[in-house]
Amino acid sequence: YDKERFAESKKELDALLSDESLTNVPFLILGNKIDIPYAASEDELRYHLGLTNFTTGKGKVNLGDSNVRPLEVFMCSIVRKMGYGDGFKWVSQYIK
Ligand SMILES: Nc1nc2c(ncn2[C@@H]2O[C@H](COP(=O)(O)OP(=O)(O)OP(=O)(O)O)[C@@H](O)[C@H]2O)c(=O)[nH]1
Repeated sequence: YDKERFAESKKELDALLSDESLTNVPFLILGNKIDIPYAASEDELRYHLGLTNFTTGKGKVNLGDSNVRPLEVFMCSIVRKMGYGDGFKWVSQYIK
């Protein structure tokens, strides 16, 4: 919702993505507060975080030995208790 902080979020995310100690760690990005009117859409969030064409796919995606780090965006609202469950289910398939 706080679009003025997209740049700050991108900077933090980029730092994590380039951290060598996290190379093989799956990334679940939660776009929270979608209950607030005019909150960013998923496409808008992906665009501002530089993730367009960079995410690895929702659902069951077997990345096997591909050396591709699982990364996906899920929109959610903590206050409405929605969205994040799908995100955690998605990330759980990559936890050994
Ligand atoms: N409307 C709405 N408010 C939320 C949601 N999740 C958290 N908040 C509220 O956002 C405020 C900040 O929450 P924090 O848990 O402190 O999060 P933070 O990351 O430290 O701060 P922010 O970056 O401002 O979100 C609190 O008042 C929360 O109640 C949500 O899904 N919807």
